[in-house]
Amino acid sequence: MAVVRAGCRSVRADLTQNDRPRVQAGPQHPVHPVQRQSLTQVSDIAEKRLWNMAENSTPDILYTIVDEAPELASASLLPIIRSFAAAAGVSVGTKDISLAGRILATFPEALSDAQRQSNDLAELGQLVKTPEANVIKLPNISASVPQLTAAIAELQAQGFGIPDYPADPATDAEKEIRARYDTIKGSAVNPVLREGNSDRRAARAVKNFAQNNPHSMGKWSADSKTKVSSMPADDFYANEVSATISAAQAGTAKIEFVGKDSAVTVLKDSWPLEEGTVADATFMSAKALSSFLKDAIEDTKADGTMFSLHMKATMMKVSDPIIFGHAVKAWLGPVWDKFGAEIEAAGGSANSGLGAVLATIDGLPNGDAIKAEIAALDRPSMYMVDSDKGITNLHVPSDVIIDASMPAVIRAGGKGWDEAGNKGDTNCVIPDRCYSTVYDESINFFKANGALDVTTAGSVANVGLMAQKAEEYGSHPTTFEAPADGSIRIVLANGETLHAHEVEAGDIWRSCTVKKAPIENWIELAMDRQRLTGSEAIFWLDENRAHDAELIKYVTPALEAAGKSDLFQIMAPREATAQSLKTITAGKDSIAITGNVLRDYLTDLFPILELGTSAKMLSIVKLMNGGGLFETGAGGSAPKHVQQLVEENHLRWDSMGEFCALGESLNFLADSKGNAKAGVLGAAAEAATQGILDHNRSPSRKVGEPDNRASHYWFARYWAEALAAQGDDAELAAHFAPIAAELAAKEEAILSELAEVQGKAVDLGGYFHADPVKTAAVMRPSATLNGIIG
Ligand SMILES: NC(=O)C1=CN([C@@H]2O[C@H](COP(=O)(O)OP(=O)(O)OC[C@H]3O[C@@H](n4cnc5c(N)ncnc54)[C@H](OP(=O)(O)O)[C@@H]3O)[C@@H](O)[C@H]2O)C=CC1
Ligand SMILES: O=C(O)CCC(=O)C(=O)O
Ligand SMILES: [Mg+2]
Repeated sequence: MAVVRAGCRSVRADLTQNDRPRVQAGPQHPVHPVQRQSLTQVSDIAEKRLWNMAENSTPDILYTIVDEAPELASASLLPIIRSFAAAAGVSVGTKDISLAGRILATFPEALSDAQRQSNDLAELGQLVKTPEANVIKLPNISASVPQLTAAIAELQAQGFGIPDYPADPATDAEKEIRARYDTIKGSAVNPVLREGNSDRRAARAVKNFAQNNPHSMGKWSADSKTKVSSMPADDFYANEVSATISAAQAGTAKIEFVGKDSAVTVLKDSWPLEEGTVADATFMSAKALSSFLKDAIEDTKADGTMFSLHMKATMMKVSDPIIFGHAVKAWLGPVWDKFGAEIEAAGGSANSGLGAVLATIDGLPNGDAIKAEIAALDRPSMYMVDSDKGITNLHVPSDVIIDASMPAVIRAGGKGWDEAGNKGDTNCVIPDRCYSTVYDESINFFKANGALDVTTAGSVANVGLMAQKAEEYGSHPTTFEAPADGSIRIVLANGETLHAHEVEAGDIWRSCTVKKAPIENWIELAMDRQRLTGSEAIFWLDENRAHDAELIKYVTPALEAAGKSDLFQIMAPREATAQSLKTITAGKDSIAITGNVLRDYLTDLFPILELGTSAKMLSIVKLMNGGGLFETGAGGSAPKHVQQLVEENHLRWDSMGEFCALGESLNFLADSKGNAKAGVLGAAAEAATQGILDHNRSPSRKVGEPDNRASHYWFARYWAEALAAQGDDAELAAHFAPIAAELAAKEEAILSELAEVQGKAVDLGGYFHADPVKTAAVMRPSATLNGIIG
């Protein structure tokens, strides 16, 4: 087996070198019996060991149970991981943070004893605050309302007596149910687990692979009509104010709405604001938004392009569904003016998308007449999610998510697909200007310079500020739709008004905060990354934006104190985009040091351009209290992949993110707990990852070709071979030598067993809450491989 080369390994050195976590006796976390156990089907011995450990202590590594494609992949990969880890005495437990799991954990009183589920997210949320944490976190669904209601309906049909989602809660009981569901909605997992800042980048081996095996890129032409459209004024960018809380101002604040009659309504009480916290407030005018959207539709028509809206209605769960709803209303224009009230009275909500609105119209007595009026509207082409099925950009708020959707358009040379399935230029509507300039500048750059040359391009890594719910714009429980004309203000513990805005009914007002310790930690992390790489390093901060100006007040003195001012630049997002694209075009690397939103956007944008996907990213969260959270890739849960598996039993999900995270997690275990065997497993996992790249064993997209399951076979084989070949631990070498030999000897049988199941539809017994036995049967179809893994 090849020696470990510069793969994911370099990361471990980076992670541990600067801030090696201290070994401490942390609090013990009782672990509940491993749920959905049959999903993972560990061997009897390994299972017994796990259960024993579960009773006594936290497993060495916790692997998350999630949703959609990554969860399907886990049904195949996790048994391999557990079996290999058990041989080294390393326990791998699970925690269920899936959408279905979180719903069930939230309504115990509605369930039988057998149905009840522990609140694993809450437990993990505590664990990540301790030095003990070693968590492999796969992407989970951040549910929009249509996804949440679909998951509820599926669970109810499976016999779980959970309540309906009250769309319009009237009674106290309904309000209470709605409040509980709202804690599950949107980005409810990541902010809880991300008790550290983010370090996302492509491992050297992954980058080399991409350069040597370039993915397809669409062609850009200078006369492309693709563009970004944003509001000219009265958006969040225009109205932002920000301040850093002083000692005299610290304490429990509140947010109030003051009506025109001076009546005060408390929107948020008991809101702790610590000294040093950067606290913003801003709003987007609903009137300005509506008129902008109307103009954007007309402008698209005049350009002869297709209309596309790019939002983050999942993560920005309060603000962005409202903005999305305005776009649906603007699209329906006079039809909404005429029938909107009737549609809403029948339960249809524009915020849930055109799909929900059309379904409501179907049930109205005058439904056909309304649909005829919609069909008669003079509208430009619409960017489609699925033109075969008639699913438009505005159908479901979670179908088009900006971090993945804009890079897809840019990678395709500025193209989208219209209703007839034709490729064409598109007007990318991103109402707020805080970050839309990144995409606008990227488009300008590629129009002027042509598509990125993947074979020579350098890389943009990211150091992202996200710890302790930093900059969760529009997601915080501090975002409100103004109930009437009046003002919204933040009142501090000392009675002072920190910020106040005059608003009109329907305006979207938001506050976000960033605490001092995470900011300081983020600057340190940036200095570490710059020191370790020597790369260009840019703080993407706009001195003309109130929030960024407050952050710059932290950054500048910290760099000066460290004597490093000359190694870093501070640039507004537009200028930083142009500079970074210039740098990577010249084959050099850049580090983007950004806030939370740009962390999210850039760690899809650059990887999708450079590597073809963000699934292969290293995604490390160095937890502020010493633990490690290893995210698997930088992308999401790929709903389209589930659809393909169900229709033709082919899973194109690439587990490269899981492979990299596993190596990191094992190496972290070795370093933090002095567990030498874990170190041997980790080094071998890195060799296996390298093997997958060297031999091109990643899944194919097409049915009939090797898929996710075959890549797991190869991963197991390379891992076993590396363990058998190493000389650091004779016991492990002796254990894995026969396993490696058997995996090699039975290659043909295993690969044909994995191949022959493809091409037919499969039944998983559910989507959000699939049947674990059925899922395991689908995802582990090789009896020969299963026999070897045990
Ligand atoms: N960390 C987290 O928990 C995250 C969760 N999410 C959640 O994921 C869901 C889907 O989000 P969406 O914005 O559609 O983005 P996704 O990243 O899930 O999907 C966009 C596309 O990226 C490609 N892709 C992503 N991951 C992989 C992979 N491992 N292997 C191969 N291809 C991959 C697929 O392309 P193709 O179809 O061409 O194969 C996919 O359709 C949402 O519910 C969202 O909230 C999103 C981001 C992060
Ligand atoms: O938390 C979410 O909803 C999405 C997170 C995400 O897209 C990311 O971390 O890249
Ligand atoms: Mg993202």
